[in-house]
Amino acid sequence: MPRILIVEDEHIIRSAVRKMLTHAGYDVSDAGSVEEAEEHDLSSFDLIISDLRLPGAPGTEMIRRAPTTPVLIMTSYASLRSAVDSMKLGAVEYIAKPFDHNEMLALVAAILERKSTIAAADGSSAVTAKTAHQTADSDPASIMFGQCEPMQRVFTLIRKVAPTGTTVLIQGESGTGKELAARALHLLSPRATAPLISVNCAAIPESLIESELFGHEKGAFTGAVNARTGLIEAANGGSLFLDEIGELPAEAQSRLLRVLQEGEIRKVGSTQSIKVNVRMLAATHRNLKAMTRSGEFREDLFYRLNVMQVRIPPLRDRQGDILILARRFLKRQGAKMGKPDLQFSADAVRTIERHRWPGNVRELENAIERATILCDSELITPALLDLNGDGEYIPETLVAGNNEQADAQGLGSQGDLSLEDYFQHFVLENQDRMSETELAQKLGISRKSLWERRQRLGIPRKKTSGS
Ligand SMILES: Nc1ncnc2c1ncn2[C@@H]1O[C@H](COP(=O)(O)OP(=O)(O)OP(=O)(O)O)[C@@H](O)[C@H]1O
Repeated sequence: MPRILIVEDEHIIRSAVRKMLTHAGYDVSDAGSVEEAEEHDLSSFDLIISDLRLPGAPGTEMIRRAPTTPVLIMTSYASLRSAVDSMKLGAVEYIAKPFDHNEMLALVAAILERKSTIAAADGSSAVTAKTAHQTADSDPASIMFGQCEPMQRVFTLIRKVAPTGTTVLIQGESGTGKELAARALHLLSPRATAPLISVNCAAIPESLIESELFGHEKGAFTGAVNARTGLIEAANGGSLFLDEIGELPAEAQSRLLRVLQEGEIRKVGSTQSIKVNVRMLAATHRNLKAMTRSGEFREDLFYRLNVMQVRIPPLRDRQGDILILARRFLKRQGAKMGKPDLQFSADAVRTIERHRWPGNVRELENAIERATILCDSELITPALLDLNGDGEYIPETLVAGNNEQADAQGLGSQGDLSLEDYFQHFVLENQDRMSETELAQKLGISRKSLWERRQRLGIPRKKTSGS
């Protein structure tokens, strides 16, 4: 059973993370500070998860004190930059608070998997934080699953493009695996040992995007008490993944264009430029080309980004893969929750194959996690999958090898509209004509919480890709 140490001074967060990880089957210890952590034999842990800001020494100190154990740094949004610096010090990953449970569990599983792959390759059980960063397995299939023809084509393209250093635009509906593809492109490139900095342009408040990306000088704006390094500079030597690039405001688009054209950045409030060597990876679920026509996205920037394009197909077009993925997720969730013998009923299999999966792989993962939690027997039924949300199904004729009339029993009916249903309906109905900012304004929430809710509910950002 993998051993994990949590270093966090806030009691509530510490016990929540502890509970979540224990529940997922890990052997968990905790400490309130670096000093307290040292009372444990640090080399006996497979992973250390540490808050950045702690009383006494900062969380990054754990990297030095436990050189053979990967360290995952937790940080509040405001200290994202320090997280980036901690990556440079050798932290394997960082996660911004607030994070949701799935995000944390997925990250922990990925780090531990990476650690054991490298240990196996090294023939040793020890791994340094730095080498854990170099997941360089030469196959995208080790990072994301895909056996069907369309995914095999994506993998072939990734294998060809990854080593080149070319700018890549990753397109695909929400939840199709764009971020995983970016990871594969980075890890299969010569930059694999340098940081991959991921920035979600939709989750950062609009007013902060520029200073986040480009950094700022002291006094550049109210509140800029000290000069700060931007995320692009922090990714120097490595790759920068700009997720939801379509949400980048106009000003930031112009600055980004300059980075791509001239390989240099200028901090907000500065007159001087600094040279940077960063590989750009960008992703969007929106039709950027159409956005250039409506003036929402700069055409020159679009062409700079669109040097190579990787299109991740929606899950409904990966018929051969859906059930295998579903079974993999069920096995993983079942193992985490101490229910290793779970299986899908025949009806559940048909439901999974017929569902349109508008939220793609994320929706599938979420549905299976939910069903695993709720299941009291060993059989997952359609009712537990609860896939009635959008009421759309793949026509029977398109479901491979299925000639029977599917049994829709247990799919549930449209009940009363809950707040979450309202949120989902509103977003689905309006997202084609509204930007994320407008949607958030209409719903009376921030862009960040709009983004968080989309993740939590596993809902797509667009009904059709439109591209
Ligand atoms: N091919 C795959 N194999 C295994 N897991 C996958 C695959 N594709 C996606 N996932 C999982 O599905 C979830 C969503 O993937 P990811 O975040 O990469 O999608 P995305 O397209 O970047 O989503 P968004 O547009 O919302 O940012 C993640 O938990 C990821 O691990």
